[in-house]
Amino acid sequence: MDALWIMLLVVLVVALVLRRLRPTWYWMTFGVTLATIRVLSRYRSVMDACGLTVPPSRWRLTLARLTNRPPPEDRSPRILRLRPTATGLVLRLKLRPGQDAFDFSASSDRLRHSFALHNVVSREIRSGVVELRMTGYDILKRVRMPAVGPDDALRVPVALREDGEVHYRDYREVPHALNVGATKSGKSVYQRTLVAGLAPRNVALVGIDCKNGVELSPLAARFTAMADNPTDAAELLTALVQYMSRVYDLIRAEQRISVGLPDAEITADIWDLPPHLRPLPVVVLVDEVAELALAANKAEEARRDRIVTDLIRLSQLGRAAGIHLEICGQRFGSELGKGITMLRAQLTGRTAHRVNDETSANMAFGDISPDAVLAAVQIDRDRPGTAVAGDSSGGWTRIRAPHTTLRQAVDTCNAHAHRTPSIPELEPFRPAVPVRVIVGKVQPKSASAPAF
Ligand SMILES: Nc1ncnc2c1ncn2[C@@H]1O[C@H](COP(=O)(O)OP(=O)(O)OP(=O)(O)O)[C@@H](O)[C@H]1O
Repeated sequence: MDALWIMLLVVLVVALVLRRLRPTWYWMTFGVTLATIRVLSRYRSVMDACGLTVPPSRWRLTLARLTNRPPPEDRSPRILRLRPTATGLVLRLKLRPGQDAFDFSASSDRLRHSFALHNVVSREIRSGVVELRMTGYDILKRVRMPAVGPDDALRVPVALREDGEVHYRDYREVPHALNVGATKSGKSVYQRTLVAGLAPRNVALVGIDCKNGVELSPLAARFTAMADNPTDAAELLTALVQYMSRVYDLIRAEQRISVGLPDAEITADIWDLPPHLRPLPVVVLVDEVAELALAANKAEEARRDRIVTDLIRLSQLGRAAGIHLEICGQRFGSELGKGITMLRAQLTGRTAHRVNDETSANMAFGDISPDAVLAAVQIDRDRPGTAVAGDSSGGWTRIRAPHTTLRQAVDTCNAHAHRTPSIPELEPFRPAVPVRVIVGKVQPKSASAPAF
C-alpha cells in the first residue's frame, strides 16, 4: 500500500514539474487524457452556462406532454468528433437549428475558462458544422515549428498560429503583403524567417533595406539584387518595372490564341507558361517603407514620387509576372504622402506586430476587421514576434514566428547561394558577396542560375 502511495506521489510530482518546465511533454503524457475527460464530463453544463444550447423542439415538448413526462432539457450541439493533437484538442460540433458559428467565436473566452484550457478558437467548417480548436498550454511562449513536408515553391511556413496550426505565407494565394509594427516588435525577425524559408526554393530575392542594409545585407549571398539607400532603391524599382514589361512580352508571345488551342493552355500569367519558358518568381522585400516614402526637399520629392509610383505599378501588375511585394514599416498611413493608401490597398496580406496606438493598427486592419485592430493593440510588450495576421477577407489569427537568429538565416542563405538566379535588368544591383574561405578552400561568389 505504501509503495502505491509513493508511486502516485512520484507521478504527481513529475506531472507538476513537467507542467511547469516542459508543457509540451506534460501535454503529451498527462494533459491530453485529463483534458479529454474534463471536456467530455463538463460538456453539457458548460454549453448550458455559455448559452450555447437551444430549447427542445415542439414535437419533443408535445411528446413529453402526451406521455406525461417532465419537459426535456435544452439541447447542446452534437459532438461529431473529439481529436487530441500534439498541442490540444479539436472538437467538431453539429449546430442545432437556430445556432450560428458566431455564437461560438463570441463564447470562445468563456469556453476556455470553463474547460480550463489555454485557448479556444472556433471556425466554421461548413454550413452547420463548427470546429473548436483548443490548445492545452501556451504554445506561442516558445515557438517550435512542427516539421512540414516539401511544399509548393511559394508557400512558406513562417509562424505558428495560436490554434497550433502552421501559418504559411502563400504567395500564390496572397501576392503582396504588408507587415507593420512598432520598433522592437519583431518585424525583422519575421522577415528573416521568411527569407530563410524562401532561400531553399527556386525564387529570386530582391531586397530594399534603407537602414543602410543592416537587416538584409548579411543575407546578400541569396539575393539577386539589393539596394541600401533610397537613390539606389529608385533605380532598382525602375529596373524591376522594365523586367516586368519583358515578362509581359513573353506571356503575350506565348498566348497565340487560336481556335484549336485548349482553354487550359491559354495563359495570362507566368504560371501557365510551359516550365522551360517560365521565369522564376521574384519576391521583393522592403524594410522600413517610410525611408522610401518621406522627402525633405524638392529633389527627394521627385525621387519619392518615382519610388511610390513604381511600387504601385508592381503591386497592380506584378502578380501575373510573378513579382511579389513584402513591405515592412512602423506605420503605413496617408502621412507618408501621396499614393501610399493606394499602395496599401493592393497589399492583400496583412500582419501587424505590436503597435503603440490604435491608429497604427488601423493602418493594417482598419479597412478589414475591427476585432483584429483590438488584438494588435493588445499584444504584450514582452512577447516580441507575436503578431496578428489577416487577409482582406476579414479573417485573422494570432501568430508568432520562431526566433530565427541572424546567424541561422545567414547560414541558410549561404548554403543556398548557388540557387541565386541572375536577372539581366537587375545585374547592376547584384550585391557584392565577399569571397568566403571554407575549410581551406576558396569559394567563388555564388554561381548564377539564369532566371529566364
Ligand atoms: N519571434 C520572436 N521570438 C522571440 N523573440 C523575438 C521574436 N521576434 C523578435 N524577438 C526579439 O525582439 C527583438 C526585436 O526584434 P526585431 O529586431 O525583429 O524588431 P523590429 O520590429 O524589426 O525593430 P526595428 O523596427 O527597431 O528594427 C529581437 O532582437 C529579439 O530578441
